[in-house]
Amino acid sequence: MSSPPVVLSIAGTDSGGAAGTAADLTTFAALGVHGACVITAVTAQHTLGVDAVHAVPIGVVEAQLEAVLGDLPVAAVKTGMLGSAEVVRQVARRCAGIPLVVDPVLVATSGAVLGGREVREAYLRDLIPAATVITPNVDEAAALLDRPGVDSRQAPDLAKELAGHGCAALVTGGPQWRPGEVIESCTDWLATPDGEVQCFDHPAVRTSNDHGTGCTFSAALAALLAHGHSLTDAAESAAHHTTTQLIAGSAWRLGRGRGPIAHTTNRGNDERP
Ligand SMILES: Nc1ncnc2c1ncn2[C@@H]1O[C@H](COP(=O)(O)OP(=O)(O)OP(=O)(O)O)[C@@H](O)[C@H]1O
Ligand SMILES: Cc1ncc(COP(=O)(O)O)c(N)n1
Repeated sequence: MSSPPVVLSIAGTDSGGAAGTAADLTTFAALGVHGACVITAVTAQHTLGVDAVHAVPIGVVEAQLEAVLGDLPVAAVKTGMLGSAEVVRQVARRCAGIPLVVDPVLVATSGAVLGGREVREAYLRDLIPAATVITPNVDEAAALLDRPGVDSRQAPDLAKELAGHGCAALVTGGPQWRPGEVIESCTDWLATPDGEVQCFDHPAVRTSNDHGTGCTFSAALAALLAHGHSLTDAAESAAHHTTTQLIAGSAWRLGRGRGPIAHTTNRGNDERP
């Protein structure tokens, strides 16, 4: 039996089990790759927000990177919450040359800030040029490019401008539900450094259990790239995987806030093994 591809998640933990390494490793397992992980931060987090963040010391992040990259045949890397400009630069140095999916985690679904101005600048200067693809939502793309006040209509332009910094940019279009509003579909925009722009449309899932959606999407993208899919195919299949998981968890009642996306199973409470 052949060995699975290895994908490395470099991310923070979420004690509520929705986002960060919880989403990454379970998504890797669901998509048939072996997941390794480097922890950058420990968060005390639940469905209502982030209560505390403890950054892992830079030397310990380095030791984890060395342990994984010195031994395992890593086929792709996915980064989530990196937390400091120093870690962003360290990851850029250590992961250059490996297919690299960068989810620039700057703000949590709950609104908590997980990366400030110095982190944004380090992404743009150091990590984006080393990445294969970056997967911001519209707000994260606007923050990276310092374009306050833009909205989803500018998503293709934001993707194009980010791609000008040296890697493909996939600006995701998770819906912003307002009371009474009907949103039929979500659109993700993929721009490549050669100037090409593609769009991917899929039906919108009406759910408030969406904590961890962006992590799940970018982890799926990395797993599919590690399996050898082209970027276009991986973008389409990662969105399909994500909407399937959103549907699977849409009726769950876990926590008092934005509940977790389902990670690996569509088995509900009434379908226990
Ligand atoms: N309610 C939804 N229905 C269908 N697809 C969705 C929904 N929410 C997000 N998606 C899809 O999930 C993927 C991730 O997008 P999203 O824009 O939510 O990322 P994100 O904002 O970075 O997520 P997060 O806030 O969890 O980090 C994209 O393919 C997007 O279109
Ligand atoms: C450790 C960690 N990593 C990433 C996110 C972003 O995910 P979301 O936007 O769904 O809150 C998070 N909340 N926590």
